[in-house]
Amino acid sequence: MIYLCSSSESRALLLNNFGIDFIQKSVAYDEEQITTSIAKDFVYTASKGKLNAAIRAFGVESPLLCADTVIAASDGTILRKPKNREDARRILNIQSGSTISIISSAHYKSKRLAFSDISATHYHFSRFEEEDLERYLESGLWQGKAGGCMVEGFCKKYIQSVDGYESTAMGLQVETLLPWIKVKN
Ligand SMILES: Nc1nc2c(ncn2[C@H]2C[C@H](O)[C@@H](COP(=O)(O)OP(=O)(O)OP(=O)(O)O)O2)c(=O)[nH]1
Repeated sequence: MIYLCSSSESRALLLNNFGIDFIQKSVAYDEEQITTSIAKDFVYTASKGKLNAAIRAFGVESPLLCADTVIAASDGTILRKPKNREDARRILNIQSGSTISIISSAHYKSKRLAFSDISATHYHFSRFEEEDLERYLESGLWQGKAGGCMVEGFCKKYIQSVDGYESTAMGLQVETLLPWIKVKN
């Protein structure tokens, strides 16, 4: 039984959808200490930091799985979880009518195995309709999501092109992790 060391509902949903048994535990890691402005470096550093915190908290008797996800806007700007509705409107308008990359870094550690992966899914969105965006902001579903983005929800109808797994965009590249998670310890 693996420990999903994450408070993410999206990651729990993904593991459930793939039929993976897990126990969900959250770990304390302050992403504000990360100084890089490179999205791939940010997610790697954050997920590695979460793994180190999980090892300190739980040991490796049970396999540990940690992850981090951010959006890289078309100019490379890192888009994280919105602070409030106004921030969500600002961040989502950056993504409207543009190409973004949703990058997820995952670390898996058991007694005998250690596996890390950084994956990205690239989307081109048409422009978000203003009324639709306001309804989405009203719903609050953007909360707790990198870039306020919901590729399986609000953003779905605006996807003009996609390259990569939807799971990666939702926070955990399960297809890549599956072979490792299935290996006994
Ligand atoms: N359902 C859904 N969730 C998304 C999407 N894009 C990003 N997310 C979620 C996955 C993560 O829960 C969150 C990114 O924030 P973090 O990587 O910092 O994880 P979070 O703070 O949720 O949990 P953790 O730090 O692991 O305890 O955004 C999406 O398109 N759909």
